[in-house]
Amino acid sequence: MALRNLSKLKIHKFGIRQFSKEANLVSVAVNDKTGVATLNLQRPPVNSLNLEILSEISSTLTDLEKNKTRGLILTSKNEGIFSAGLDIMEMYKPDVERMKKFWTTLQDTWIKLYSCSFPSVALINGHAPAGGCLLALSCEYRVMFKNCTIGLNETQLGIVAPQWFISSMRNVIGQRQTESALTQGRMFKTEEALSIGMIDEVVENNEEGVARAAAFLKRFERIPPMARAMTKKYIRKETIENMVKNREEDLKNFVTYGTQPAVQEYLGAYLQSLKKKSKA
Ligand SMILES: CCCCC/C=C\C/C=C\C/C=C/C(=O)SCCNC(=O)CCNC(=O)[C@H](O)C(C)(C)COP(=O)(O)OP(=O)(O)OC[C@H]1O[C@@H](n2cnc3c(N)ncnc32)[C@H](O)[C@@H]1OP(=O)(O)O
Repeated sequence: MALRNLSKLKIHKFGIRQFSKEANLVSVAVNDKTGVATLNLQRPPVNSLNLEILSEISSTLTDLEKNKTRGLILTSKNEGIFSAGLDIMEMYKPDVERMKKFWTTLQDTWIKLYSCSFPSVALINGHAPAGGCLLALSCEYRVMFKNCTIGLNETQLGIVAPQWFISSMRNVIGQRQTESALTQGRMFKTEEALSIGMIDEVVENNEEGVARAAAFLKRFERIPPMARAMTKKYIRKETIENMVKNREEDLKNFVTYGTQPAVQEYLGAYLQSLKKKSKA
């Protein structure tokens, strides 16, 4: 595995363009033999998704696409937490201009991840609430550690998961399960998530997780990449087009809804409860 600076390295090996990247809030390592890139989220303490980490994920996905990566494993450097979801500080008492940039960058990141041409696996090595769950659902396959939780818990915070969050879940577990899960803001334990098909495999540790993720990606070794990518594109087309068509309205909704006093109150109370918990 190479972990180097993308701007410094672009070589051809085994007929695959190899590259790797090191940045602040994410790091990328590319396996020289397989061409598979591992993208690590590394924003302590809980990989909450603020504007800066989203920008890095987004630009990394652009680089991976350009460099014709053969597959992606999306995971966390912080074992125990895959991602705590959107950084609530981006939504609580926000600066509206930054809030807009934040949401636009989240939209870009989702579009790139959801529509990437290469196969993608989330190695969910910790809890994955809300935005963390969204990232995992956007991948094609999910491998998860035992004793973790995953779900779109927005309603518990007094906020509403946007349509494209909902579609991302519906496309994995179906309408009925999604309605039930989202109206309750339900977080699923690993075994529960497996039983409803939200995740595909359960693993004991990182080594096993990497092996299972690699095994999934290996399934495509003999499938012509173009045929694979076009098929994925057709299957995901409607979901992506709906989001792209409505992204301006989605941004407007986020700002209008997110800045309402009642929503701010919910977010403030939720933040307090998180802080109290971490001090207890
Ligand atoms: C029709 C209208 C449509 C418009 C749409 C409008 C609004 C919707 C918009 C967006 C959807 C929202 C998506 C989201 O992702 S919201 C975020 C949801 N995330 C959560 O609920 C997770 C909260 N966190 C946890 O449950 C736990 O922290 C954890 C991830 C399980 C980890 O637990 P652990 O015990 O390991 O850590 P701590 O709880 O002690 O946390 C450490 C530290 O981090 C702070 N923190 C945790 N999560 C977040 C977060 N998401 N954002 C910001 N900060 C977070 C926590 O407060 C602690 O801070 P401290 O200062 O006390 O150290």
